[in-house]
Amino acid sequence: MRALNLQPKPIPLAERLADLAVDALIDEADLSPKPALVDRRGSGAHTDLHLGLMHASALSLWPAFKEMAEAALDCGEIGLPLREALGRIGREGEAAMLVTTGGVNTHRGAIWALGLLVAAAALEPEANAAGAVTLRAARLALLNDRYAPQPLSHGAQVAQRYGVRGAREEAQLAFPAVTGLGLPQLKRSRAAGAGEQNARLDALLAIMTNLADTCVLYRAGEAGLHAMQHGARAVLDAGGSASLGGRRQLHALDQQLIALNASPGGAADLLAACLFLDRIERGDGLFPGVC
Ligand SMILES: CC(C)(COP(=O)(O)OP(=O)(O)OC[C@H]1O[C@@H](n2cnc3c(N)ncnc32)[C@H](O[C@H]2O[C@H](COP(=O)(O)OP(=O)(O)OP(=O)(O)O)[C@@H](O)[C@H]2O)[C@@H]1O)[C@@H](O)C(=O)NCCC(=O)NCCS
Ligand SMILES: Nc1ncnc2[nH]cnc12
Repeated sequence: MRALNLQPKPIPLAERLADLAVDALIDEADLSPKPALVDRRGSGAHTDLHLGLMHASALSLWPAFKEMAEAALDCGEIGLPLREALGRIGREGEAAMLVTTGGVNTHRGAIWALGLLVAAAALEPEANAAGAVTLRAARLALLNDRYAPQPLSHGAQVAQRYGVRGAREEAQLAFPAVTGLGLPQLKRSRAAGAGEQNARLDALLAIMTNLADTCVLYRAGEAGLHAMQHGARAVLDAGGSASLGGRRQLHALDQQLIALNASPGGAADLLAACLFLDRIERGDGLFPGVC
């Protein structure tokens, strides 16, 4: 009689990376209370979004993230073939998202940021420091996808109008809002004894202090961006989201951004990127049993 093999089947790397990307999106959506964003309390500044839709959207992107990681493993190097494969898979992922959400743009920026990071992580899984992964992602983002359509997106419109850097440039610069603001704040707040949810809220606020969030600019102009950046700074200066003073400032920021219709969707996407990189850096479930 043969002994039963009870060893768990190894999970392919591409699937594990897709799991981590979707987990990061769901963790971001669930995190509460986020200023003017969809969370467990409600829809923030949005009339067309809710938490169930954010979850469904995140889950619909799993096949795209898996395919992006597989493309990176197949190509094995940074170059135009991989960049154009990612563009094609990203556009298909956007289409799947829009079918799931009935046409609402829930995660366009997240597909871009996490797609590049998933591919960058798959290229060299052992070189998993956030700085190394974001540099590889930046090298991919700098390549010009010849098949990318050039629609006059919201981001392109406000970039023209206000001369700011949007999602494309954030990636091309190796995600400074994540590696220079979000991740260091996440670690600082954890080290100071904040609970995980407060540390994540602080990371989001740190990103908001300096990001040119094109969603906010499109919906609420420069006044909205100013309110977002200064309000986020005020929460952190008052002691962060775990302190009573910070909590009061956070409530005021939430009210102010909702009144301005200013939803920081770009900052939310970058928080998801931050949570993904944090898990990758810690090797969280990535290597054991992965083939
Ligand atoms: C290169 C692309 C990122 C396109 O960029 P572009 O700026 O031209 O296009 P947008 O359509 O505006 O999308 C950019 C999204 O990125 C997020 N974002 C905003 N600011 C920043 C920033 N400074 N840094 C990083 N990320 C940022 C943001 O996404 C979130 O907001 C979305 C909702 O936005 P919007 O549609 O404007 O929503 P509303 O104002 O609510 O619209 P209405 O309801 O009023 O109509 C939400 O999805 C969040 O995700 C920006 O929206 C890239 O997308 C691209 O080229 N894609 C093509 C495929 C490809 O190559 N993929 C590569 C795969 S790796
Ligand atoms: N939680 C959220 N609320 C609104 N827009 C978003 N885009 C990405 N995450 C979001």
